[in-house]
Parts: sequence; structure tokens; C-alpha cells
Amino acid sequence: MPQYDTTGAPRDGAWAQVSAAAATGTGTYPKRVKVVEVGPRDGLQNEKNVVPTPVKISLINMLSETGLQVIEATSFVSPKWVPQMADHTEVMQGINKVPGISYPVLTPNLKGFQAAVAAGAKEVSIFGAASELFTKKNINCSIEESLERFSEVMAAARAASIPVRGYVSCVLGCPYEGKISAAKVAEVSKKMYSMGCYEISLGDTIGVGTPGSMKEMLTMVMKEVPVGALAVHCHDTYGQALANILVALQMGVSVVDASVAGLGGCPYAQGASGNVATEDLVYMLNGLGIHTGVDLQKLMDTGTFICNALNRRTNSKVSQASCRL
Ligand SMILES: CC(C)(COP(=O)([O-])OP(=O)([O-])OC[C@H]1O[C@@H](n2cnc3c(N)ncnc32)[C@H](O)[C@@H]1OP(=O)([O-])[O-])[C@@H](O)C(=O)NCCC(=O)NCCSC(=O)C[C@@](C)(O)CC(=O)[O-]
Repeated sequence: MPQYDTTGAPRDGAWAQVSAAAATGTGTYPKRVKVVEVGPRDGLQNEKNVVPTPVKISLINMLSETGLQVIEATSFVSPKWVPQMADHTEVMQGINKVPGISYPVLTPNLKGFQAAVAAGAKEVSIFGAASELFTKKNINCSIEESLERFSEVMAAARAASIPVRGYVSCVLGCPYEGKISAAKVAEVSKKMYSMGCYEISLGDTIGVGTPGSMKEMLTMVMKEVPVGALAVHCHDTYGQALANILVALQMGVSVVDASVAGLGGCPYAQGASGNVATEDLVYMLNGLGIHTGVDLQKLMDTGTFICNALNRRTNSKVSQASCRL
């Protein structure tokens, strides 16, 4: 008989053991993990065909029923750069904003911030990188210039009492520069945290990291930013995302980004596949006895909805397996 059921929860004795370790807070893993769903933004931004706005709105509304606390909704970037996100205002105004759920949006500069606030955003994210070349390709400036732009956004956000999350991309490798030093990641992370970002999400943009490089990078970053303010954002290009996330959890990280059905990629990192599938992440966390508050079945149903709408097979192994069982 298999030891695990289809929710990922260990049975009987195994459950008691794992949850006791997690519940005391003295075990290897955090007691709770906040899952940040990035599917509607990161998952869809790279789609070739324009996804109809009502589909995006339905996706977010379904995600809002799963127990997720944070759903990244869209981005207020230039429509010339990312046409797929051009309907940001309609999306923000069309979704049911459920009390207690945060719907952050990406804002690369003051123009984006102002448009986001006008559309009703109550939380934003700025996005930088630890690679000069990626920064140039993605937001058309140097790292130093990006930090100047971000400080304008931070000042406006502070005045409007809007919390700001910060992304640092290419933390384990860059599509243009190759290996990125952990010291550089720590330096950029520290600057964005010092600016006032409440959380720094460390992005393995092209999914090249391994548990070894994740550990090395986090060790360095944790010298500059408290672990309680760190999140990991792992693309699964090389199939390493869950292993890398496990290492991050063991090091005390308790916020993990994920994309329903494993959708996504970055338009300025060719070949990068989607984020870790939220279904697979929740299954693993269930198995560890770590609380997320997310209903796996509702999540899988949402994955089925968006995959049908995109005429695509899910990248979630858990969803694939549960269809076969
Ligand atoms: C940052 C810019 C705008 C600079 O782009 P630029 O061309 O240098 O900007 P500019 O200031 O020279 O302005 C050029 C035009 O864009 C307009 N513009 C200027 N700003 C905005 C704005 N906010 N919204 C709408 N329009 C804007 C501006 O008004 C002007 O319009 P025009 O006069 O030509 O008609 C551009 O490079 C851009 O939009 N980049 C976004 C790229 C992007 O979204 N990439 C994907 C997200 S990052 C990611 O995926 C990584 C992450 C976060 O997921 C984590 C990970 O995986 O590592």
C-alpha cells in the first residue's frame, strides 16, 4: 500500500512524526509556508497568443477560492515590451478582490506605479537583477539606474502606504552572463531590502540552480537580509526547482513563489520554462506536514481550467499523476 495519499499528506505514524517536528518549530522546516502564486503574471506574460482578459480574470477568481493568500495579478510594464500584460487595468478592475488576499502587481518605474495605483493595486513589486546584461535586456537600464528608478517607486509607495516586494533575478545564473556570484546577489538584495522592500524574492530565472548553488547563494544573502524577509522563486527548466526549494526551507525560508500548472517563463530569458507548479509545491509541503492553507484539489481544478483555456498540457506532475490514478 502506498504510504502517501493523493494530497501528499503522509499517513498515520509518518504524519505524526513529521508534523511534530514542524509544529515545535525546532524541526528542520518552517511550521507554515506562504505560497505566492505568480501564475497570472509570470505564468502568462510569455504566452505567444493573447490570453483573453476574461480568462485571466476567471483564473485569478478561481485561485482566490483555493486558500492562497497572495496572487500576483498582472504587471504595469510597457505594452511594447510585454504585450500580454497590456490589459493590466482591466484585469485589476475585473477581479473579485477577496478580503485577506493580496493581489500584487509588477511596477518597473514610477509610471507603472502610478498606473497600478489608479487601477486599484494595494501592493506592488519592483524587479531588479544581479546581472547587468539581464537588467539591460529586461528593463533597459543598468543595475545602478534600476535602483534609482526603484527608489522613486519606493518613495511614492511609502507616501501612499503601499507595501513593496522586491525581486532579484538571475540569482543562480543568467542567460547572458552565465554564473552570477553569490556576493553580487547579496549586494543587490541588501540594497533593495534597505530601500524598504518588505520581502526579497530570489529568482532562479532560468532554472539552472542546484541544491548546492542554492545553499551557497542563500548563505551569502542571509548575511545581509534576514531570512524572514526572503522568498525563493524557482523556475523548473532543469527539473531542480523542488530540490532547491527544499534546501531553502531547510535554511529557514518560509515564502515560496509558484505558478499554477507550472506555467510561464520570462520573455527576456529565452528557453526558461515555467515556475515550479503550485500543485507540486503544495503536495510536497503537505507531505512535510507544513501548513499552507491551500486546497490541493481546488488548485488542480484551476490548473485544468487554465490548461484547457490555453490548449496545453499541465506541467504539474501531481496533476498528471492524479489524472492517471
Ligand atoms: C521598464 C521599461 C518600461 C523601460 O523601457 P524603456 O523603453 O527604456 O522606457 P522609456 O522610459 O524610455 O519609455 C519608452 C515608452 O514606454 C512607455 N513606458 C515607460 N514605462 C511604462 C510603464 N510602466 N507602463 C507603460 N508604458 C511605459 C513610455 O511612456 C514610452 O512610451 P512612448 O512615448 O514610446 O509611447 C521596459 O523595459 C519594460 O516595460 N520592461 C518590462 C519587462 C518585463 O516585464 N519583463 C518580465 C518581468 S521580469 C521577470 O519575469 C523576472 C521575475 C520577476 O519573474 C523573477 C524571475 O523569474 O527571476
